[in-house]
Amino acid sequence: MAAALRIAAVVADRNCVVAYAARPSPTSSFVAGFYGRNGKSLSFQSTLPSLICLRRQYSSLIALPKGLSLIPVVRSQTAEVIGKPTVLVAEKLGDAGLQLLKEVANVDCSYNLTHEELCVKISLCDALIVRSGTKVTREVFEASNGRLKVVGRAGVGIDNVDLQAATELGCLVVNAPTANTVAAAEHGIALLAAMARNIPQANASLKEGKWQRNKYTGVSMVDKIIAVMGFGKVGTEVARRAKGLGLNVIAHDPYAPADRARALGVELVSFDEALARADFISLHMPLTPATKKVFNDETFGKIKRGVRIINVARGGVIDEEALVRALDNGIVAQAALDVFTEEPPEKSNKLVQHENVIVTPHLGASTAEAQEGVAVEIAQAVVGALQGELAATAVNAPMVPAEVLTELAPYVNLAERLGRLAVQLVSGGSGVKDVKVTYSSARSSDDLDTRLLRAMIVKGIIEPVSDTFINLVNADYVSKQRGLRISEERQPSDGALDVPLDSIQVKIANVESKFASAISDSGDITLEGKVKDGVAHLSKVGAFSVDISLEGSIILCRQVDQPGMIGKVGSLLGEENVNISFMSVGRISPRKKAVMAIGVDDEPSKSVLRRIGAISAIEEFVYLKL
Ligand SMILES: NC(=O)c1ccc[n+]([C@@H]2O[C@H](COP(=O)([O-])OP(=O)(O)OC[C@H]3O[C@@H](n4cnc5c(N)ncnc54)[C@H](O)[C@@H]3O)[C@@H](O)[C@H]2O)c1
Ligand SMILES: O=C(O)[C@H](O)COP(=O)(O)O
Repeated sequence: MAAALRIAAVVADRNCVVAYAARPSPTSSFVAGFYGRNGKSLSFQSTLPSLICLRRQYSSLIALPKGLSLIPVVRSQTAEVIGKPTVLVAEKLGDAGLQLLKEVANVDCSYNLTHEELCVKISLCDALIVRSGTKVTREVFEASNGRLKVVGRAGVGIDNVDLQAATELGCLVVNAPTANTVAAAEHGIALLAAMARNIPQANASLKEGKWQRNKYTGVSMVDKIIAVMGFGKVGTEVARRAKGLGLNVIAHDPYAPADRARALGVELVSFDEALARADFISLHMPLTPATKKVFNDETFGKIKRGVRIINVARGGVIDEEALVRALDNGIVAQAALDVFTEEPPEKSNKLVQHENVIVTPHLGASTAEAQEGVAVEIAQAVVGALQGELAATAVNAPMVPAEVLTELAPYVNLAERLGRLAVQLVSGGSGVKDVKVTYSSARSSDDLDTRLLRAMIVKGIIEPVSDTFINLVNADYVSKQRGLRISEERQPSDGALDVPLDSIQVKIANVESKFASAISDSGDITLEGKVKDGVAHLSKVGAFSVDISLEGSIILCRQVDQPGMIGKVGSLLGEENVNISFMSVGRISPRKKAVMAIGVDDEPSKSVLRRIGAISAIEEFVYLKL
């Protein structure tokens, strides 16, 4: 196989950054990229044989600012075997993983690339492997010009990868979700002990020649209460270890199965109870819109005074300014932080410099063992994906024939929305474990592929509470990992054969509901939906028939059926300029109990929701976001 030399070069100027790459072989192609001040990228391919020609072509393509000189700075040279895929490893990866990659690919290990350099290099690569330190933005996906097939995140959190852009641009993203769990848990415990016994401060003091035995008296852990916030893979391992240290463990995770907690002797509690009871709080939830700054001034107002906080999850779950205030006024006695909103944080960052805070530079996953494990896990996933296999740890990219996708599109939407609504009806602490889906259809099983619908129900149930992006590829894997059992049933209907489905029913079994009327006769939270004129509709809540399009958000109220109710609720919403899109009342018999479903385009304020709840005929209500 012929070998070719690849040279990547970068030129910077006050007004713009120019980058280009070339293979100096007459037959190989050049790829060049231009990055303007506005962040827009432009790239082209050419078979021109020299960098000089490339520069000429480049000059004619864009108006170069006067005085701009193109002085190439060679950043890397990689021997590339033509015919093999090229994998760019942009952050340090364990040797075992590199070896696996080298068996099938050209491997370019280029660390500390600037964003612009990454955007140039990416157009020459089929796969990219990163940790949390590289931002894989839309610009990177666009700059790849369709060559990039897979991004491997050597770790769990994928908040540094623009998944939407990856999916839109047809690039698979895979992660390594299990290999660093123990390392992260061990780091959490290490920080807990180091914080409680002032080890970093005492170590620094002694190295300065001081002997301050009284100053560094610590606190004991035994018999204290630790609250594990997020009882997933890492949280569970932290709980297990904390018990070994004699701590009493409580946990808050609205979606964790109660039996897993029970088996470990861990008490699942509400968020507020965790705050009120804990002496130590250890954070292990993902960074999602729901958990962003979930620790803020209001939260610190409810917390037990003198609490000690450990964060090895993501910096963004804490409002860092609020934590500084809580430390300054003694609400929080100490904090131990491995992660920050901005990484690396400024040297002057108030938390980093705070005397009651100990810090590490995002080291949770950084053990030799975890990094070897992660490297192998991600290398196998990337190699598999390059060879066209379905990756078990894929976090995006649905792979369904286009014609099936077109036909099922409105049902896919319905399925996800039913899942999303159903999980919001579960009351905290119940734990979702069993989901039953019933498809009512006139078609035979062979003519109806429900995998995508099932995946979308799983997506609706899990995504709001996780940083995992669910699709057809990974839905079953993720459900299994979370102990979520999805059973599917077909119900023959006498509807038309050209319509794939008459209805989809989603039942969440063995849970309590925030909205008791959603519990059907079978004792499960039950929602049913249909597609009408291409639009997803909610058709049943518990035993009550309703008819409301699944757009915007929904308020469900149970009331005593009587005249004027629609008007009362409608005018309260109207007063706050909340636009009602749909309204529907389902009742079992006149003047008895009824369920009113109201679709709203805008989010009602807490006060208007309180006022709706205060209407005397309304017995219960819930606000659900789609
Ligand atoms: N510091 C590090 O180096 C390091 C290493 C590994 C993982 N992590 C981070 O730790 C976190 C947990 O990782 P994991 O592998 O255990 O993930 P996981 O998905 O197994 O667990 C996360 C848990 O959080 C729960 N959760 C979701 N929303 C919640 C909320 N609002 N309140 C309480 N719990 C909520 C989920 O139900 C789930 O059980 C992630 O953010 C991950 O990126 C950091
Ligand atoms: O999400 C993760 O896996 C951890 O935060 C580890 O990130 P890292 O690979 O950058 O250490």
